[in-house]
Formats: sequence, C-alpha cells, structure tokens
Amino acid sequence: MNMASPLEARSLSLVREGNAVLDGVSFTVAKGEIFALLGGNGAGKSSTLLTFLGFLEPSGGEVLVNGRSVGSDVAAARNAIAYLPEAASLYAHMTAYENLDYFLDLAGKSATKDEIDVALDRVALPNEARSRRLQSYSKGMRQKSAIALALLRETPILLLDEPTSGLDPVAIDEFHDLVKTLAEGGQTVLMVTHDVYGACQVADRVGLLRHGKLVGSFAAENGQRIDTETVHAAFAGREAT
Ligand SMILES: Nc1ncnc2c1ncn2[C@@H]1O[C@H](COP(=O)(O)OP(=O)(O)OP(=O)(O)O)[C@@H](O)[C@H]1O
Repeated sequence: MNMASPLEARSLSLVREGNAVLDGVSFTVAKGEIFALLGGNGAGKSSTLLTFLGFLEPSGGEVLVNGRSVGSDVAAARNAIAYLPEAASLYAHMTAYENLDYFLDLAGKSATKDEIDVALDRVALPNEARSRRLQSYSKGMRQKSAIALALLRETPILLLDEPTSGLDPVAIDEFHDLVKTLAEGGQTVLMVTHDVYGACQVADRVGLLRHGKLVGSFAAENGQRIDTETVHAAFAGREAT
C-alpha cells in the first residue's frame, strides 16, 4: 500500500521569465485533507498548482504526487489529479451530459447516462439543466459539472484555483459543503485562494504564501474551524510577533 502523501512540495523553487516566483516552498497534503494556500495577487499560488500538473518545471526542489516525483512521471500525476482552473474548464457549447461524456472519453473512461446522473446528483446540478448548453449556466453550475467529471474520473486528488471567486454566498456555502463531503470520502484537496474567510471555513490547514515563500501555517484543531481573524491579521502582515 502506498503510504506516501498524495501531494508534497519539497523545497520547491520556481523561476518564470527570470522572476523568482516560488522560493523554497515545502508542504504536504495528507489523504482526505483540505489544504488551502492563501496569498495575495502574484504570490505564486497558481504557479504552485501548475507545477503539480507538470506544466511548469521546478528550478529547485521537487513536487511529488503519491510519492512520485512529477518530473519522473507526468502522466501518473495528471491521471491522479482533477484540476479546476479559475476559468471554465468545460465546453460552453456542449451540454453537461455531452461534456462529461466527451472528457471521460478523452481520459480513457466511459460512463452510462445513469452513472453520469448519479455524479450530477452528488454535486446537486439541477435535472432541468443537464441537457442545456453550459453557456447558459451560472459559474456555480459549471463548477458542479467540473466536479462531477472529477468524480467520474475517480481521481483521488483535486486542485482548485480560486474555486469560489464569482460565486454568490449561497453557492459558496454549497461548494464548500461539497468539497468537505468529498474530503470526508478520502479526496485530497489543494485549493489556492485569496479569500481568507473561505479558506478558514473549508480548510483543515491554511498555508500563507507571500512573495513565493510559505510564511505561515494554521491548522483546525479540536473540531474548531481556523480562526479567520488570526489568519487575516497574518495575511495583512499585522500578526503579533
Ligand atoms: N505566464 C507567465 N510567464 C511569466 N511569469 C508569470 C506568468 N504567469 C505568472 N507569472 C508571474 O509569476 C508570479 C506568480 O504568479 P501566479 O499566477 O502564480 O500568482 P497567484 O498567487 O496565483 O496570483 P493571482 O492571485 O493574481 O492569481 C507573478 O509574479 C506573475 O507575474
């Protein structure tokens, strides 16, 4: 049995176009854990996700997926990961059914309409919407469709880039509940965001990224959520020293 952490960054450094974007970042995300990487614009959050997907190559250190260096087996890493970029990842001109069928096929999998319905039920995408093109969907509905695809692909790891930006408060709560349910079922979640409140609400652990360095870490303890005020103060650079 593979006991390695699903996700690990080891002294990860990254240079993009001559700029040091990540500088010695280390963290692990355990199976079933939700880890939120919090940081301001340009802190290096999206770059971190792209490195786990093998789209960016570390200039120092390494990233591992299920204990294997991504550099040594990009395909294995990508097979294990469902990635939700900030902008839509599915086709606007196709229905939810067509999108899921098409992207499953690309992933070398297939599902019956009933199986697709089960996944869409789990993410609570309304029945009436499923045969409509995604261009008529809200962002929340597109997110749900993308999560349903991850469920059908049976990927054990979810990478989420600013998953709740542009969602209304009700949709944010629904999305957080869904992510928590998935994590309780064993999914490992790495999300990046600049939403302090959302990160503290959903994550088991929050890491604070500033100018490419991990400068703080906060964990939920004794069943309590992470304290938003504490993290907000640290984010704003007002933490007690
Ligand atoms: N395509 C690119 N080529 C070169 N440098 C880039 C590229 N994309 C981003 N960068 C630089 O990398 C740094 C980190 O960007 P990244 O997108 O990872 O940050 P982020 O924390 O996700 O920011 P945001 O919250 O604004 O999305 C920034 O300084 C940015 O200018």
